[in-house]
Amino acid sequence: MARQSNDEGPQVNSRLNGYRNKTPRERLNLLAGAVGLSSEAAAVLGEAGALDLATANGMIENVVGRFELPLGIATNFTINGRDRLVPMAVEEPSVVAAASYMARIARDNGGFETSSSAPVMRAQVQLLNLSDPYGARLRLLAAREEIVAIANSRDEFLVRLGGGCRDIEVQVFPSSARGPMVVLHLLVDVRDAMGANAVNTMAEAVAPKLEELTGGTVRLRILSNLADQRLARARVRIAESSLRTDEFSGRRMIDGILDAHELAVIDPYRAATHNKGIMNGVDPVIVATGNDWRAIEAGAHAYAARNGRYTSLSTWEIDRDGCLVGTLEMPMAVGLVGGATRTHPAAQVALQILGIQSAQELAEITVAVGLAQNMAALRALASEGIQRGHMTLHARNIAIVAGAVGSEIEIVAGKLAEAHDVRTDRAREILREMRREA
Ligand SMILES: CC(C)(COP(=O)([O-])OP(=O)([O-])OC[C@H]1O[C@@H](n2cnc3c(N)ncnc32)[C@H](O)[C@@H]1OP(=O)([O-])[O-])[C@@H](O)C(=O)NCCC(=O)NCCSC(=O)C[C@@](C)(O)CC(=O)[O-]
Ligand SMILES: NC(=O)C1=CN([C@@H]2O[C@H](COP(=O)(O)OP(=O)(O)OC[C@H]3O[C@@H](n4cnc5c(N)ncnc54)[C@H](OP(=O)(O)O)[C@@H]3O)[C@@H](O)[C@H]2O)C=CC1
Repeated sequence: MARQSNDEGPQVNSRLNGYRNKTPRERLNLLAGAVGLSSEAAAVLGEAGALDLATANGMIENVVGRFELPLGIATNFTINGRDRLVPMAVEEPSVVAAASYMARIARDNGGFETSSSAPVMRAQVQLLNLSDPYGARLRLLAAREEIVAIANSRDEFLVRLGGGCRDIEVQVFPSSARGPMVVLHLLVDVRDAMGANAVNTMAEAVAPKLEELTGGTVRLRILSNLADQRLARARVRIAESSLRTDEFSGRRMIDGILDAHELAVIDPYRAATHNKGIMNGVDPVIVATGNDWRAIEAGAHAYAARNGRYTSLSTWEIDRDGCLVGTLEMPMAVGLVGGATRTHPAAQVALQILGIQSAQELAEITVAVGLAQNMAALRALASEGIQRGHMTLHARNIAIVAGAVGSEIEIVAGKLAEAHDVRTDRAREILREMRREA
């Protein structure tokens, strides 16, 4: 069932004034108060660290340690009339700031509107050695109910939750390099799971029946990451006046954004970067919630090329009132119940911060953040360029690389940004001078 989320839940004010100027500990305390985190949950994100070695050792193979990333909170988001604070795990400076900034502009314009399709994943079963592939297709379609029943018999729990295999599709590739091929798709509502394991189990379960029905040989039985039946959508509408700066009129800013978007529509070289900007917002939410970012990336880029040419995932247009309207629709195979989402303690806390009840809600919030991030990059590119805002924040990284520690980091970064000269050799010089003078 498609949905538009506006679920009831504890109300949060995502407009945290001056949040950027606090220390990490102060930010954590404010966050815990705002979303009602217990002291145990807050401690998971604090100094103690989230993942103990035993849990890590149970997650993947040949574990020797943990690899940590910064977790930031994007502020200002209003989605379907409800405020959200958004956890983002990411190594790149300016991403959290950019999302928060565009969410601030969006909230003054009513925020983001989102919706999503039902959480339907697709599994593929490949059949080879077929003399009559089109005949095989019709025999499979005629046995639809039996195939769906076999699939559902393997996951009665999912069926009880309201999910399960809904339908089949059959594709024919009459003359592949390996001979005629038939591929049967199982369309499975996976509810709050990402769903890989449920659909893979079903695909393996139906395979003997498919061989019996067609006389062919089954090879692959695996989900497709092109989750084009599991789409999440976000829309934002921004008044011209909200985009005005001291240097650029709102109309000039909108024109610049539309020009930038058009290049992403017509040119795959630009589309790749444009979509990377979208994934700057999407991936950090996916990582913070313990979801599979390779699956999300694969789905996003395959969807961007679904019409045979790689293009922009988002659209930007101007409506009859002169407002900028941005939309983003993309596959979003995320779960709340499986994979690392359940095993990683920080992922559990991230879900609490988001205050969500379903995988569809998570999908919608993630797409809203992707759209915000896209808008931030286009807004910067359409006006002053990306380097001023991004490099100012990247300056702290450069200061660390140059050897700054503690309070030196902010001082060196400040001097680099002030001089618009964010280079490691300059940072080393500044550091040397500072230490000589101290
Ligand atoms: C970076 C900004 C936001 C600065 O923009 P600014 O104008 O200097 O920001 P500001 O100081 O006026 O602050 C405005 C708001 O931004 C947020 N903000 C601002 N600074 C901070 C901070 N330090 N910490 C936390 N939040 C911050 C914060 O919400 C703040 O409002 P407040 O809540 O304070 O009233 C802006 O220049 C921007 O959005 N730039 C785009 C950055 C971006 O896209 N980064 C991604 C990396 S580049 C890339 O990988 C992709 C790309 C660009 O190639 C994609 C593409 O080509 O399409
Ligand atoms: N190509 C790809 O993208 C692939 C990805 N993966 C990996 O698969 C993992 C995700 O798979 P996933 O199947 O989601 O994870 P899990 O199998 O870990 O968890 C999903 C299971 O949770 C149970 N469950 C409990 N409550 C619910 C609910 N409300 N809705 C739905 N299911 C519920 C069901 O189990 P039950 O019915 O058994 O009780 C369901 O099958 C990720 O780690 C991913 O990296 C794996 C293979 C390929």
